[in-house]
Amino acid sequence: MADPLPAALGPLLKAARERLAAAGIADPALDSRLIVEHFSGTTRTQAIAEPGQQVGDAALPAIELALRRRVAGEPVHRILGYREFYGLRLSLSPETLEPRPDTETLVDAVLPFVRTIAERQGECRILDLGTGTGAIALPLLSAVPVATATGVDISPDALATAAGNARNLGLDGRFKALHSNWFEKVSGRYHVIASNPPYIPSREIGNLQDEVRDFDPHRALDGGVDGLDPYRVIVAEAAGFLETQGKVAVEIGHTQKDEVTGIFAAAGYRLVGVHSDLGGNDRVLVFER
Ligand SMILES: C[S@@+](CC[C@H](N)C(=O)[O-])C[C@H]1O[C@@H](n2cnc3c(N)ncnc32)[C@H](O)[C@@H]1O
Repeated sequence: MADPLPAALGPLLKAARERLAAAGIADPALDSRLIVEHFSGTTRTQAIAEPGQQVGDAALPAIELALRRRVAGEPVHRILGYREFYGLRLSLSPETLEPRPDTETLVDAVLPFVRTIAERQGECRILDLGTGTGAIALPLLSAVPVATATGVDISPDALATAAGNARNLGLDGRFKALHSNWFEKVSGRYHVIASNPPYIPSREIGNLQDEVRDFDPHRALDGGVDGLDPYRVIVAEAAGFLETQGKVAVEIGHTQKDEVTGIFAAAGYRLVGVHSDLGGNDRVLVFER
């Protein structure tokens, strides 16, 4: 049985950090700080300036429960219920992937093109296939005020979360959440078709890190036998929805560049951009027809 948590902010942070460190959590300092700040409504500055400040009565049991969930292996952002992505706070739900920094590479890769189209044409239409939390579409809309986006997902829960995120960010007037199996219900033409599709080969799902395998929805991960099924579907249909000189940008697994390029090349697409993630892996490919 763990010792009761102290109510003063400084000692509370220390006790929380020690609890997570003792359980072998990879980044106990960060996770304990996120948990304590979130559930006590305090800030880092307060912890430094007023370490003796007492947290509210409701905070301690909430922090205790959150620490237990973290010790049991639940990712810290699932416990908080949100994650910062490209400077935006995105709520998570059971059927959304927790957006990863790797995917910020995709936003960076298409943002200059979205800006150029918006400046030239006064609009830019974006199709985000497999939108999840809205992680690709919403930062683009936030950065480019005349852009509009349709976020497609097969999961109604994910779509409700994406729509809620758009609302919270004041972007709902330019974001449409569309329930569709890839292009099935999509209409119109888009300057950018972007996707971070599921790309893990089915047989590798069981070998993923516990935090991914046990808490990210498998529908967001499983790309079929070789992990490439969604790219085949996207490439087979994208041309019918792409504006002339539009771009298709996809996130890939770090070993998939040649295979995905081959799939697009066979359908008449040219590779016009390869973007690396922060770890130096090939992470995003951009194609034109
Ligand atoms: C890897 S997640 C990406 C989520 C989000 N775009 C991100 O980058 O964080 C893939 C998404 O594709 C969705 N998805 C899977 N199969 C789909 C299908 N057949 N049609 C539409 N969306 C699908 C999943 O529900 C999931 O939200």
